[in-house]
Amino acid sequence: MSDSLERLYLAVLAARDLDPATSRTARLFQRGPSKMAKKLAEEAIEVVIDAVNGDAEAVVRESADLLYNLTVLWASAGVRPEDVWREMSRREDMLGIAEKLPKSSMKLPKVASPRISARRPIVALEGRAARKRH
Ligand SMILES: N=c1c2ncn([C@@H]3O[C@H](COP(=O)(O)OP(=O)(O)OP(=O)(O)O)[C@@H](O)[C@H]3O)c2ncn1[C@@H]1O[C@H](COP(=O)(O)O)[C@@H](O)[C@H]1O
Repeated sequence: MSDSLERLYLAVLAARDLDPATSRTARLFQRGPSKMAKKLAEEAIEVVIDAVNGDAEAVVRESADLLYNLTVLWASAGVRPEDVWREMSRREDMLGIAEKLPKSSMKLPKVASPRISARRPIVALEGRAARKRH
């Protein structure tokens, strides 16, 4: 999975300076992080709705859209996939240690990337006129 996300991330970086008239990715970069965040949140909500409705095929499709929009936001925020993998490995290591300890002593120290600000504005979701057809 990490391989395909890394390929997608590189494709997003490569598309960022293309013509916004022909590239969705370039268009998102032109519109900025707020638009990207809205797109990501919309896709997340679609995944949630499809999962609650028990539509596994739609969950798969919307998850692919969600991951695409996530990589766009990572690229915009200066976050690289390996930054995320490192944090995941750190948690895995911590939990590996924690499994050997009593539950009460299991605590994950919070590590925030220095490039990510602690407080983020809350963005309003755009209304979606119609559900997408794939
Ligand atoms: N992996 C993706 C990818 N996954 C999903 N999507 C698009 O994102 C859409 C979902 O987002 P939206 O909800 O915004 O789509 P929408 O409702 O149809 O319409 P819009 O309002 O955005 O036009 C999907 O329907 C896809 O068209 C993607 N668009 C681009 N990529 C890859 O990104 C790279 C750059 O592509 P361009 O952006 O076309 O240059 C290429 O490698 C592409 O394969």
